[in-house]
Amino acid sequence: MRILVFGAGSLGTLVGGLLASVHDVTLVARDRHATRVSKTGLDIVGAESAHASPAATTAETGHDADLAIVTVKSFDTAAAAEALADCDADAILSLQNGLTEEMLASRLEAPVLAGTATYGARLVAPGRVECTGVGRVVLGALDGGTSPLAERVGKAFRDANINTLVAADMPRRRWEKLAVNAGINAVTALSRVENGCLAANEASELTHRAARETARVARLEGVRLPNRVARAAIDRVIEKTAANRSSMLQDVESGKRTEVDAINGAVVDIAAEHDFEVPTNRTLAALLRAWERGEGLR
Ligand SMILES: NC(=O)C1=CN([C@@H]2O[C@H](COP(=O)(O)OP(=O)(O)OC[C@H]3O[C@@H](n4cnc5c(N)ncnc54)[C@H](OP(=O)(O)O)[C@@H]3O)[C@@H](O)[C@H]2O)C=CC1
Ligand SMILES: CC(C)(CO)C(=O)C(=O)O
Repeated sequence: MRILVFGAGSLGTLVGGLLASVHDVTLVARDRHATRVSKTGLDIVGAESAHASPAATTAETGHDADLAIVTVKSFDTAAAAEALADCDADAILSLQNGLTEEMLASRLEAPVLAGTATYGARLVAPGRVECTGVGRVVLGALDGGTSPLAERVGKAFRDANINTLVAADMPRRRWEKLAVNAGINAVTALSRVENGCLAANEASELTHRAARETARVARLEGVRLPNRVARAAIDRVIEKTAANRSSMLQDVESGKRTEVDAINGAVVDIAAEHDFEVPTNRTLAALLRAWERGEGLR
């Protein structure tokens, strides 16, 4: 399969590098990372180094692909969609956090698949990515149901030894992941603690409230996500990723813009369409945005 990875930073470089062991992969990356991969190839270290392939190349977007995978941060999704309009891709797959697929679907002609990734990836140097945790990619039709296209893409991932599940219930899974991110990311970023601290920390009540609100908004959107399922998902992730510093905490610690708009901000915006109030998500979003607009960003 000819695969283009748009926004090859940490996650895109890992996934693209793994896919390159059996597919024709092009990474769309920036600056020194792009130059390094073009000149000397890609180095995967850490948990998935055995499957590493130096075969990925870098290029601009303007050429054909069977699949374009979007791995920019959520706030770069509009720019990604604009760039991908020049790429004649048969399918688009987002592996981003936050609800970004709708924007891609509204701006691109090709069918958009929904995806979530729980692999851990960190670009440690130009041309070198570390796999910090072997997780799973889950993908499927954006509106749910079975999809021959999703099956083909899932097989392409599995052929490259990536743990992959093709799911018929992506709407619920996306909202469940959103509930987890809305609860864990914002609270850990604001209180500067590892995920595991939320099990015992008094801030954990905030985490669960943000997740409960998100589940309620999911139901208003017609997606069946019971509160107890969201709560169990949060508890499971806190336990399994206890030592993690969430992606939002890492962004705050490095003075980088966070994905708050696509996570807590999205919950607030969609709730407003239903005249529903989500005070916990509103407060978390306001505090993170205040940090971003104030002294936070470098
Ligand atoms: N890293 C991880 O372990 C996981 C990440 N995710 C999600 O995946 C998404 C990506 O995360 P992550 O990989 O960590 O983020 P990164 O910032 O490492 O990667 C995004 C990359 O996209 C590049 N980029 C942005 N715009 C363009 C453009 N127009 N052309 C070319 N390159 C571009 C960025 O370059 P520049 O830095 O120059 O802006 C950056 O290198 C997020 O939504 C995140 O939440 C999900 C699960 C795990
Ligand atoms: C699941 C979790 C919370 C793991 O840290 C995550 O997705 C993130 O940090 O963005």
